[in-house]
Amino acid sequence: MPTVLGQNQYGKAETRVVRVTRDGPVHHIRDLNVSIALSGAMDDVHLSGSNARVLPTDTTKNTVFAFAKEYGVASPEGFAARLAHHFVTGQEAIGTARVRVEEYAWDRIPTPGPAGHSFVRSGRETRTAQVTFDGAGGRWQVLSGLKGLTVMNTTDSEFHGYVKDRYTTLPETRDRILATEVNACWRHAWDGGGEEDKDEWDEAFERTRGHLLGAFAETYSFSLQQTLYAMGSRVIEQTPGIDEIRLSLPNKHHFLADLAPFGLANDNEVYYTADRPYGLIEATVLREGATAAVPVDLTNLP
Ligand SMILES: O=c1[nH]c(=O)c2[nH]c(=O)[nH]c2[nH]1
Repeated sequence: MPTVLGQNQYGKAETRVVRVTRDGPVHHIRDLNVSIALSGAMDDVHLSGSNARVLPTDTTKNTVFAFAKEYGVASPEGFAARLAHHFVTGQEAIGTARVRVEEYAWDRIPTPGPAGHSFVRSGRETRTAQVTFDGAGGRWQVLSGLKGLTVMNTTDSEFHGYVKDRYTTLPETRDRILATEVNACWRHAWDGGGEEDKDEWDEAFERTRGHLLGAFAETYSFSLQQTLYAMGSRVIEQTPGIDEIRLSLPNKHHFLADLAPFGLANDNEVYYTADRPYGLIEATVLREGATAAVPVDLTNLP
């Protein structure tokens, strides 16, 4: 049976790079996990075994380290954009480069003297960025995001009025804990403009994170779906440069512990949590008129 080569891409995945910038005794760190995926005129390597157009994945890994030294890491998005631009403009065979970055956050450890060089990994939250540069069209796509941002409201959450069939056992509640782990990915309207180093990426990230947290905390919730929409629309409404955000919110259920066997009342004070199964609430929120482009399945993003 004849076969044909379909979509293909290659590059080094998960290059871990830690960049230390020394400002006298005060050090700064950026801790990244970088994955490169290159595509273009790569038929030969698959079909004939000729490597004449193949920039080794090893080289793409080396480039990550070299760029960290030469240009520093102003932001995950800026670093990814610089790499994507480099591969597409530097290699004739490469038409498109997609660079994914995970960033792990570190806080300073307070010390009696001036805080300088001691850090502690903060939380389980991971910042994400994905930059794709299509050389033929000169088109950029910049996605920013986060995963593992765990939040909880201990009241202002109800869930009732839902469909009941013969298998429904869930009791209605007028006051429950609402907890989730925010996984989000948002798309910037950015056309490149040679601003790979644009350091506003960090500020934009913090603002968006703040909107997500603010909307979660301030929404009186009748479902996690409603909270999700409030979070997404707050980001879109407050940020002219973001037209689309996708949210994936596992419902981290908290159940009231049964204290009746001990003769104790449980007035919404003692809960147990179960990590699985969990409700998984997912949706994209768009500016009116915008076209959806953020992948529906965020689990495969960095
Ligand atoms: O916020 C919720 N949305 C649901 O769709 C749902 N389903 C469920 O069992 N609990 C909840 N909670």
